[in-house]
Amino acid sequence: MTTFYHSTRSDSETVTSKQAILAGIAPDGGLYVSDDAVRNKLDLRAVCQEGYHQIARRVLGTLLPDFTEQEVASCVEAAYADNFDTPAVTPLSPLGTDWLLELYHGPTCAFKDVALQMLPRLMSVARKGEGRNVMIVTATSGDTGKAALAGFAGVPGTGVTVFYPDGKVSDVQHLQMVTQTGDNVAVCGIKGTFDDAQTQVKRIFADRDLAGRLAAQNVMLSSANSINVGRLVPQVTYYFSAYAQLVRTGAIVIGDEVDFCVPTGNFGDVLAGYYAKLLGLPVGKLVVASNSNKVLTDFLTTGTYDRRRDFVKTISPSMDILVSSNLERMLYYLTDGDCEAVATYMADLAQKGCYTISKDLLAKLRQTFDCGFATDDETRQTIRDTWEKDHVLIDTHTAVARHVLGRFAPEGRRRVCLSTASPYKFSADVLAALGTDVSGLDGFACMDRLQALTGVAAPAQLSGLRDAPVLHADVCDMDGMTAFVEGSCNRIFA
Ligand SMILES: N[C@@H](CCOP(=O)(O)O)C(=O)O
Repeated sequence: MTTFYHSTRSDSETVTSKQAILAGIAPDGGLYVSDDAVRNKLDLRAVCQEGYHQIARRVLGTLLPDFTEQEVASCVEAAYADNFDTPAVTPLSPLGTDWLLELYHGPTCAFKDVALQMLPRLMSVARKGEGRNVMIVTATSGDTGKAALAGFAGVPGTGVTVFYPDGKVSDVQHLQMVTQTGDNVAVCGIKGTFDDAQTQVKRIFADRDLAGRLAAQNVMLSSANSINVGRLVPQVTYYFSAYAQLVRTGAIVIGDEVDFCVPTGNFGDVLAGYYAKLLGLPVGKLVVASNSNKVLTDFLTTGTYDRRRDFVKTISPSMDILVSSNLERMLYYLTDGDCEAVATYMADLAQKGCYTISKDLLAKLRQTFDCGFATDDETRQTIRDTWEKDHVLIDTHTAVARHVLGRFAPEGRRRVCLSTASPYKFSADVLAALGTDVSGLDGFACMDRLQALTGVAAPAQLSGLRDAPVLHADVCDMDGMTAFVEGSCNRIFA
């Protein structure tokens, strides 16, 4: 049976999951969702006996059912081969009375690798028979950009253009992107925030004139952000894998509910947890952890989503986001598929900067979601406490989650904190949190000191950046982004 996807804002036009992945975003600006795929339940008993590859095959086979079993299997084998430094892909380790889900074992040391080692493979399968080249246009607040570049570099028939907010990502994140090699890659800083970049990228997808000009060159656009369903679905796997690992360690028995605390800005990672719950994973609470850009905490507390506030530059830059794109998908499920309501919320957000859901909907949302935020000082304190008490070195985003989780009583359930990046991506802030004066130290000096202080090895792909030449120096303002994309298409697909 073919399962169809449609826009969150209208269900009048349906596409297959392959078409949804190729398009990235629906033509009306909505995000692709499926009604029937998420009604399936995975066989939890079987999952709990399986390794990562097998679980990934189940999840992808269920949510992307127009991919054949063979297509899914070959994508999984290639995506999770020796490019992750552990066969577990996303291992689970104890942290005090809770658990840490280590999502940073891929080539760019962030959780984005789990999906962005997969998406290029899914895209290549979806492209068969398509004929056109695909330019992947991506906005990043720090981690997605490098993971997209690493995933798509050298993939035939594709190019990748990444926009990052200049001066608002960590030194290591910046270097990871601007040193990227490959003939099909383009990287550009923008004068603005991640939200500016994401908004303009969405406008680029909606630009019919541009689409026409690119079509004449045999090029179409797609996305590597979590607005693309092909980015979201692979992330569902690690929730099931975490659960299976808890069962195997004897921490839970099959059927016990588990809470997950997720540091998130764009709401994609935590939405993947919600998908896991829909597919039958016994999830207690999904705790949404924010930094001082606490637009999600406020929404989940009051029912009003209000982006009209000052942007705060924090030490957890990947979460410096005020417009959480994937919340749109959650609104769709929350309203039992009321596309008109979702379209109205999104129109209000675009035009007025805010929208409010009813008390009943908020209460329904709170049955699954809890929330909280951490200031930079609280984040630093958590990094320090976690190192001193548990001897575990965590990055600034993981620390936000751990701080938030620490505010809740366990309620008898096991709790998993998602650890989304290597601490070495944020060496200066992590080192400072441990009490070292970092003034006058560059990023690599901080990396060396952090390694000497803790004995935790820096990943070679990060320490090796010190010798890598800078290959991308472009910076533009929002108005220059369309021309940059077009120029990249001309260069890459000439
Ligand atoms: N936190 C992200 C921002 C983009 O979000 P995504 O969910 O679309 O990947 C980043 O680090 O770039």
